[in-house]
Amino acid sequence: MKALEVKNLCISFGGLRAVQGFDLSIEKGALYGLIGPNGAGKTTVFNLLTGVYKPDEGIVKLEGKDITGLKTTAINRAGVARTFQNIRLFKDMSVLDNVKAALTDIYKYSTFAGIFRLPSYFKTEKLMNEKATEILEVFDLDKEKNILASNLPYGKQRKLEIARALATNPKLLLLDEPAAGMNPNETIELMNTIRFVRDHFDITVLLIEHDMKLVSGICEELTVLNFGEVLTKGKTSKVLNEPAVITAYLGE
Ligand SMILES: Nc1ncnc2c1ncn2[C@@H]1O[C@H](COP(=O)(O)OP(=O)(O)OP(=O)(O)O)[C@@H](O)[C@H]1O
Repeated sequence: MKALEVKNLCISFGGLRAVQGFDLSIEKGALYGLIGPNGAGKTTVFNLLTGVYKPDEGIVKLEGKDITGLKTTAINRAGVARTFQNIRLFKDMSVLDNVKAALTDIYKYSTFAGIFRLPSYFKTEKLMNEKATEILEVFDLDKEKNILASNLPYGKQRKLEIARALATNPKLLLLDEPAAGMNPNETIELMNTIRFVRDHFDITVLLIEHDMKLVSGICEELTVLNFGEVLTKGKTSKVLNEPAVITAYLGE
């Protein structure tokens, strides 16, 4: 079954054709990479897939369901979660509360129950704490759950972003440059985390990345974007050896 099917996605900003005729087909459970030089349109594709931008043309289907042009919240509810190129955590909240914030759509209590601290409030809070802690354990962040997110080292903040995205129970996880700013050891740990997440959460991962060690280490297939259009796609080892890809990266 296809996790994601995208046909002829297009968007222009003024005269700039940022993404043109973009097709993508990803099998359920795949670990798939979207690569390309700076400004190629990769983040714009993520913004189109998550409803930040509405496409001028094209169709996006998640496990066969048309989600084209829906609002970001509706797309998230349908099963798409993402992380950002620049970390966007609630820095003044604890590690635990960052994950709990993502759970509020799933675990609900009424405002009335919240204000008057009714039993349903305590029951829901307990469930949320348990679920958030369980997710943090996967990322080995449970021991730091009560510290402020901003006090985590950089690599762990990135992991927390992924944990928070996973809390919404996605079918498809989009990671925008997850290894950006990481040292080599943190990158290796991240690669293991991404593999673990894919294997244990029954999800599909699509990631944008410039770090070729990470790309060749974990992505099974790739699509290469260049100037808003697909340059090539296929198995990672084949794609990375194509002369057109090497040329696009070297800017010759
Ligand atoms: N909202 C916008 N308005 C105008 N131009 C935009 C907008 N969003 C993106 N662009 C332009 O679209 C092009 C593609 O940008 P995008 O950020 O998608 O590239 P990218 O491949 O993610 O690059 P990088 O690897 O540097 O992050 C760029 O020329 C960018 O300036």
